[in-house]
Amino acid sequence: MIQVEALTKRYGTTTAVDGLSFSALPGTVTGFLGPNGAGKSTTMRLIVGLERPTSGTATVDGHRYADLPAPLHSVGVMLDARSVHPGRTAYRHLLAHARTHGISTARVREVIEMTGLESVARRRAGTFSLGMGQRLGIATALLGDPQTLILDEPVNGLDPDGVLWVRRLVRDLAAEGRTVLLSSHLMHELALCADRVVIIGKGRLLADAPVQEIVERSAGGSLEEAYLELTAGSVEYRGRAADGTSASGGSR
Ligand SMILES: Nc1ncnc2c1ncn2[C@@H]1O[C@H](COP(=O)(O)OP(=O)(O)OP(=O)(O)O)[C@@H](O)[C@H]1O
Repeated sequence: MIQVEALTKRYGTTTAVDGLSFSALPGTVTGFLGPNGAGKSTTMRLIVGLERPTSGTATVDGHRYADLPAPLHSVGVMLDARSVHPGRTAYRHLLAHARTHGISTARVREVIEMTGLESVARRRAGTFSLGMGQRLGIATALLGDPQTLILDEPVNGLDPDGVLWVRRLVRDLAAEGRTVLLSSHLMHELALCADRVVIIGKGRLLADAPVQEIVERSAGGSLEEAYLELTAGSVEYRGRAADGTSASGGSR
């Protein structure tokens, strides 16, 4: 279980995360949503100890990430699929992670197969398409067979087959009793794969409820409509339509 309690992160005068509390439960896919700059990535970075909170706490199964005895076995993380060394092959990248955590070569082969990377495993990661990089990021997250998975925009760049594969994968992981927290801007996809959603805006909690409940509460009857209603006051970067009207956030 992931527990975020009164979490706040300030960068100078910017408050990226503002007194945020929510939980992601085992056996559940929790979708993490919010407009650009809402604080999703910062929250995920705080959960896995890449940032120190200004105040509040974030724990996984009751421990701060830094205190987990074998983090890769407890929490699988994909925050930035591009963070792979471009000169390393996918296989070598996974092997390097495996070696530092006492994970077998057989498991490396297993995650390569699970993520459909067999045919490109010996290619340098720098030559990978966005979607292949995402698959490698997910393979790295799965390496330690973790109880908890934290995936920042896992379907970003994937083709329709890949999107379907991620949907099935996260559903299967949750069905095995694991905790899955994933962020995405793709509402249709989240409506299909998430059990609950946590919606934030300007670092604050806007909603935390089962998908069905959020949809039923909305006038529009879809997760996208519910999301647009809930975040209308929290969108910082709003485009403009060709006719000069606002292109998003309830004024469509
Ligand atoms: N290292 C940093 N230094 C200063 N400001 C930061 C830093 N990291 C994030 N921020 C700011 O914190 C806020 C939240 O950013 P964050 O990346 O967490 O949002 P997000 O919800 O993940 O956005 P997106 O959907 O665009 O990925 C933004 O205003 C961002 O500019």
